[in-house]
Amino acid sequence: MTNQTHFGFETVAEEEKAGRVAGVFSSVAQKYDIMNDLMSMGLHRLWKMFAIEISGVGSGDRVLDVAGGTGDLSAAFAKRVGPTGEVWLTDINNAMLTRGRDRLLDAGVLGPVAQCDAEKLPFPSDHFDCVTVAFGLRNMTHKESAIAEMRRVLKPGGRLLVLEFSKVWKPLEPAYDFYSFKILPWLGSKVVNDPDSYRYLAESIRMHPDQATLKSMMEGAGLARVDYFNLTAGVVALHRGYKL
Ligand SMILES: C[S@@+](CC[C@H](N)C(=O)[O-])C[C@H]1O[C@@H](n2cnc3c(N)ncnc32)[C@H](O)[C@@H]1O
Repeated sequence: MTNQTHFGFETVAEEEKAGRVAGVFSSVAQKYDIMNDLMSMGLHRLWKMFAIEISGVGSGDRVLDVAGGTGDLSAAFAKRVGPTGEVWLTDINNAMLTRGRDRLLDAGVLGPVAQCDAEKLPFPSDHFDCVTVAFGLRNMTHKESAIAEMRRVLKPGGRLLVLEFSKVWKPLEPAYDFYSFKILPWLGSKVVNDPDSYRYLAESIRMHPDQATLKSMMEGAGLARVDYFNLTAGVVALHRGYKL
């Protein structure tokens, strides 16, 4: 029997999910950044800045940006690691990655870019000081496999940072639901002419493991000292775990 998974609120065969997710990001790639600013009212920049501050990445480090999309984190990390470091921008989606590569070039950042699936990373074990995945894990079919892969490529002492939408503070739920299910698809229809992709965004956030569950998943994959920070009342959480 085929295994089932979620695509937003829909139940789909596991083999179908990656293709459906690819459809979403190929559709929104050109307007992805403007939509991010509009939807989050600029807050995604602060959430990403926080992740960079917490990362402990410094000069000469090797960083892997998984599901890096249009390259916000890669661009910031490239400045941190300097000419002796290395930052890989990776993503499974060609449209997002091409946009990311172009944005990095426009910002004067010359770094390696690779199209790859987080569940099968084409990198040696024990290689990176820091691996990050921002707003990507939610879209992956086998989240445990992806976390295990990200751990595998970390050096001992290296850390995995997962920045992702999470479970919002309970009193804010009604307002957040209204925003997610009414305003987001409306914005998506006006700016990208694609309300469905933004409906998927709202639904996929609701289906994603909450803070405590994701912490357990990271511990289950062998990461140690896992902790998390709630940002904007839990709209987003940053999880951090170490490979010992
Ligand atoms: C919401 S975007 C996030 C982009 C960027 N990290 C950011 O924070 O702006 C999610 C990205 O995850 C990528 N993605 C989804 N499934 C993936 C997988 N299995 N492996 C690698 N990337 C994946 C998508 O192609 C998309 O570019």
